[in-house]
Amino acid sequence: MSSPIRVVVTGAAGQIAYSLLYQIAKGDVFGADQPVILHLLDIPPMMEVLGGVVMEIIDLALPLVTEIVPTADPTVAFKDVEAAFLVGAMPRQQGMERKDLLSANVKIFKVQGEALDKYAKKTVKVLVVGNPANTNALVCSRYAPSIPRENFTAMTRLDQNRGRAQIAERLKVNVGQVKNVIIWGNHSATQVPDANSATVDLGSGPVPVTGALKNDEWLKGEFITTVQKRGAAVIAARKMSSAVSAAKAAGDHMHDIWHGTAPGQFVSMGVLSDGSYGAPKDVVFSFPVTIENKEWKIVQGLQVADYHKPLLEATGKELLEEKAEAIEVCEH
Ligand SMILES: NC(=O)C1=CN([C@@H]2O[C@H](COP(=O)(O)OP(=O)(O)OC[C@H]3O[C@@H](n4cnc5c(N)ncnc54)[C@H](O)[C@@H]3O)[C@@H](O)[C@H]2O)C=CC1
Ligand SMILES: O=C([O-])CC(=O)C(=O)O
Repeated sequence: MSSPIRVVVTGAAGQIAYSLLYQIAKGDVFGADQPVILHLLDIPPMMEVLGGVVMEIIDLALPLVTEIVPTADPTVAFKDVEAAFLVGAMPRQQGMERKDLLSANVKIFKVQGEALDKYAKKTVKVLVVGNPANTNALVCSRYAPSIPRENFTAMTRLDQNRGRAQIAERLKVNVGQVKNVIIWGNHSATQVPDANSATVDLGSGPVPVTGALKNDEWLKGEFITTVQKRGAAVIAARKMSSAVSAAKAAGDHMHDIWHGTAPGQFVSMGVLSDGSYGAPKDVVFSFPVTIENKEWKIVQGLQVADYHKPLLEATGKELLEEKAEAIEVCEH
């Protein structure tokens, strides 16, 4: 057994954390032989609820959990953590776009960036889930200058999983057979789900999804809009935003940071843009990445279809607008 690592989950009394904590506690994220000390951060009015969550984690009777630290104090929550799931933030309601949460949520990520900077391990890997996730990740890293900016990533894995599931359903295959779906840009309605580099294994090795589907119109239209609007569709039905699927995606994302991507496969995540594929620089833009030794690399040389190009431009523009608004909110 390795020695335990400290892992913080913020918004620990909320609905995503409720599912995420189970995955972390049973070893799905950091490995079946990696003990964890769980730091659970929420706000003071939620401490009683958080106490109930702690009782349930104890009652799971999972041996990988060596200690639980529930707190409303960021200085305690972020102390010596090696992995951070920043989930705690207001969720959107029906009729809102995720960027409508910006003014309410972005300051949380400023404060938590400052706390990470002071108290976390410098190698900490930070996954931002709270919306608007890309811009919150950018803000968090700006206020944590002593931690490499590459250590901050934003979650578009739920969109990727949604895209894979849509394709699997369409092809009537198991979702595990579909790989390499890309999400470009912002985790918002402007995101660009792209299956042009995706593969499906129909029994004799991976082949292009485009060839297997033989339906370009669906990939150019309904596929994109279904994935873009899936979060809103769940809210319309559940009156609350996606939770178990978001938690699973957060676990998948951190799992791949920790253990790397499989040969020949890439995953999508919001990372600091270097301008690849014409994206604006210095925003957190979702790209296809491979991961090795806990470091991501943007996959280069993929074909972007002409019909995707204006969409990539629009999602980049939205991220620049969000960045300008976030700086305004944080500095005034
Ligand atoms: N990136 C993605 O794909 C997804 C992102 N989300 C976002 O994740 C966030 C959380 O969603 P839920 O868990 O459903 O919300 P929730 O409302 O159930 O839980 C949020 C928790 O965060 C806590 N919180 C608020 N401010 C905090 C602070 N400063 N420090 C620590 N905790 C704080 C709240 O008290 C609450 O317990 C929302 O912003 C939601 O929009 C949700 C689904 C997918
Ligand atoms: O739609 C929302 O507000 C929650 C979310 O980010 C998602 O489900 O993708």
